[in-house]
Amino acid sequence: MTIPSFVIGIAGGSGAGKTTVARLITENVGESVMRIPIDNYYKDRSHLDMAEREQLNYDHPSAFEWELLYEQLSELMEGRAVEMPQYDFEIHNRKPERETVEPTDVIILEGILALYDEDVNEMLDLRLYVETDADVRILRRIQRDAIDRGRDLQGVIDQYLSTVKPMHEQFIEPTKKHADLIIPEGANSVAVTLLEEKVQAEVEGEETRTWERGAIEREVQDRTSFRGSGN
Ligand SMILES: Nc1ncnc2c1ncn2[C@@H]1O[C@H](COP(=O)(O)OP(=O)(O)O)[C@@H](O)[C@H]1O
Ligand SMILES: Nc1ccn([C@@H]2O[C@H](COP(=O)(O)O)[C@@H](O)[C@H]2O)c(=O)n1
Repeated sequence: MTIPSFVIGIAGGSGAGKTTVARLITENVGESVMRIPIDNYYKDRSHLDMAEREQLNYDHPSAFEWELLYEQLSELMEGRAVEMPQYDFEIHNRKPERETVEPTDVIILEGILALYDEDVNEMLDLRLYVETDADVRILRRIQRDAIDRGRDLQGVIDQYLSTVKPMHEQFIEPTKKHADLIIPEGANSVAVTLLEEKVQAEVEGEETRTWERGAIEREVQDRTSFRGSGN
């Protein structure tokens, strides 16, 4: 039975680069790490038709089923498998089937509001916030939603202005204060390398659960100031 030893939360605005950071820091550790997208915990909307679902606010905390996320995280932390919901962005609803997920050494919880819920926050050993300018994020979102997902461009713009942007300012950006480490644009290779090393060490059993909050932040500062000093 695996009891997870390290849980990382990665928050940040839509298109900030959360998934990219999660992928980069776990690339070399195989199946010992599991990524949990918070999107999987969007509420079940089967009672609504497609037109109604299209109109929902998906950036407000009330769009998520926090109790289920907390319950399933707790189960995983105790070494038990869970039946995790799966989300389908095409139909704006959960898929009918769930996926059996076994606990792994390291868990990464990733999503716009990964640092929002107090109970969930307490379960995290390391809290990251990926910070990227709004103009870059909307361009990435247009690319993904209008071009890759085939959504109507005007709809993408309307959704951004009516819910994505205001909810970001009201709920997502303020969670930055809970972060141990803020990663600018996810492109911070110093932070990514350090986090990769940390995840690798957890997986190889070199670390204990005596994680000292702020340790990575200090090391990023040390490594960055060393580079900046011109030595
Ligand atoms: N540091 C970066 N530099 C350039 N492009 C990036 C960077 N991080 C992410 N991207 C790109 O931006 C898009 C959104 O990234 P993603 O990680 O899916 O964001 P999020 O999970 O926060 O919505 C993807 O196409 C990804 O390849
Ligand atoms: N049916 C849905 C559900 C969510 N969204 C948007 O997804 C964004 C979160 O995912 P990221 O990978 O971009 O972080 C969020 O901003 C929702 O608006 C959606 O468009 N449709």
